[in-house]
Amino acid sequence: MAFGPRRAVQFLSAKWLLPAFALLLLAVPLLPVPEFWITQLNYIGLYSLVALGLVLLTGVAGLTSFGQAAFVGVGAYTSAYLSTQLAVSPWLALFIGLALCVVVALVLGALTLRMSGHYLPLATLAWGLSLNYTMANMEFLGKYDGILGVPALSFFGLSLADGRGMYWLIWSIALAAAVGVLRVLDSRAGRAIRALKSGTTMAEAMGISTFRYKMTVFVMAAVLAAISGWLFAHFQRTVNPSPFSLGKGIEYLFMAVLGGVSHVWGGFTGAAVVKLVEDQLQVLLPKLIGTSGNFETIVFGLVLILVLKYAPEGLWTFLGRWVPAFRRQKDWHDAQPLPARDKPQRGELVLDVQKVRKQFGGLVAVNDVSFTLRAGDIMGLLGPNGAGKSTTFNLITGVLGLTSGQVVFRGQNVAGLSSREIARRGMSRTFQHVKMIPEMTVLENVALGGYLRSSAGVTRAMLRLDREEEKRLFAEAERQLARIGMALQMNELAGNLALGPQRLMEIARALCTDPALLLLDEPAAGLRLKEKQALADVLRQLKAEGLTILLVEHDMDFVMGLVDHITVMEFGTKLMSGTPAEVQASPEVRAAYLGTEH
Ligand SMILES: Nc1ncnc2c1ncn2[C@@H]1O[C@H](COP(=O)(O)OP(=O)(O)OP(=O)(O)O)[C@@H](O)[C@H]1O
Repeated sequence: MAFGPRRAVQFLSAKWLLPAFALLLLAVPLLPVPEFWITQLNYIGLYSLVALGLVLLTGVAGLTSFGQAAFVGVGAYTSAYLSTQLAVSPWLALFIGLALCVVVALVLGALTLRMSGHYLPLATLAWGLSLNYTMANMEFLGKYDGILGVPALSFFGLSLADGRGMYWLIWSIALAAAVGVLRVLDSRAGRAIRALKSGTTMAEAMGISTFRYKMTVFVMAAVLAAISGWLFAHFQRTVNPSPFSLGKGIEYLFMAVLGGVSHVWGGFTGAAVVKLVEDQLQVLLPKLIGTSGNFETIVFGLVLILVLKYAPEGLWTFLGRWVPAFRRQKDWHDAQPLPARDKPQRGELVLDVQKVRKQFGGLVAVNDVSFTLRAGDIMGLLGPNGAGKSTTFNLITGVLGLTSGQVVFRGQNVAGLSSREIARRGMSRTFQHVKMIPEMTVLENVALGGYLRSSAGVTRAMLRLDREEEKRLFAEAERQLARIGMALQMNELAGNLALGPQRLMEIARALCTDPALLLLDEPAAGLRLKEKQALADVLRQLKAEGLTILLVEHDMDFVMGLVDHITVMEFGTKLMSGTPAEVQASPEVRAAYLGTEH
């Protein structure tokens, strides 16, 4: 292959590409680049910071916000007001602006982040509008005229009054922010954040407080926007409400989506494309049409439709092909094991389900069902479709609240506790419909199970003080994958696996929590015969290692050769409990299953 530009990029390993890119970018003002282009690049840097926040919030965590421009305004107005009216140093004003922005984000987040579906984006429209309206109507903020004469920044006596000075500051901050976000995404906290997009059930079952992480990304995105606002105020030297309007908030989201909302560099790409094309269109379109107006908005609307249709991952899809794929180095050979919990002794009562009941309105889905499970045993919860097995399972694991009854786990009543609290006590589960993060590797998905056995947060990740713990997590994830015979697939993307291996991966993730009780919800559903056999072998081996397992299944054949005890349910009630042989011999069970006469 010829040594073309693509080859040159591939030649730089992933490790060196970013420093090389950063150096190149920071060297631009040293070149004879016209001031116009420096200004353009400054705006791209400012917009990239906001778009980066949206990548984290919308692309990674799945929380759509139209209101980011308002946070840009909070950062801009705070510094503009404090530095012009109260002669506060712009650097001190930056921290005051950020503190204010964090408080506003915490209040708005507390009010809106529990909303689901389209309510959250609607709420962001509402607060985006009201914050902008507040800025535009405050006498002391200059109403619609805004604040003039905002001082230029200086850095250790060096004036940043010109475009080139601001360029270095803006791009140093933008690149540092990108590195920070990349580091967070490749960490324990990042995996928790990435889990938010596919709903809260799986993440909570791994012990992750999904609300806390929603709040974390919301505050991070708001802070990035506020930093952009602070830079904007001291770059433009004036602020007024229009750049912080709802329209601009929508434009920021547009940039992120156009560039690639799931990729850090997608945010930068979108900011660059929108800024550059917008300027060209503002000159070109009035000439073509013969009248002036915001026609570029129409063009952008059409472009967005085309991009969403042909490259739903955004323009980064095309650029990203040039960048060498990230490959995790296996550097955890000498990692210390993660902390382990005390396990129940064989034969000890692990689970005592006492008369659990669940009513959905008039329907009694689970009707006073009781059973027990001892350490080292496998129990199968069996029954035809609609018998109430999954509901019972969800009552035990805290996904659903009980109408009445008790669930005693290792001597403690866990009824009424959240699934996160129950996970902390040592119950771990898989799901009837596999819940995973398809764009993460198998190893990373399994490492999510080690969440409660580790502690590093966002700050430690940004400063890379979490690397030892990451090694311990990956060592444990690999160990659990090896335990179920999947170590060779650890670097594959989870979404590329067939259903059988995906179900096994979920078991490895549950094992990574170091459970005292493993609960499997229809693990054989949808599997082919060979995959079922492989799964049965894994479960037998886990039992031989002393693990206690509760299994929900409606596949009789799969369960019979595997379990020690069976509880059969029908129409929400317990039909019988017994050994596989007793259950097989029962005419009631056969009737329930095969529809034969009693
Ligand atoms: N959230 C809910 N709201 C109302 N009814 C529900 C809800 N969840 C389950 N049900 C009803 O409760 C009954 C038991 O359902 P459940 O899913 O527990 O059965 P199952 O034995 O697990 O069946 P399957 O093997 O098909 O999953 C069904 O009649 C179902 O329609």
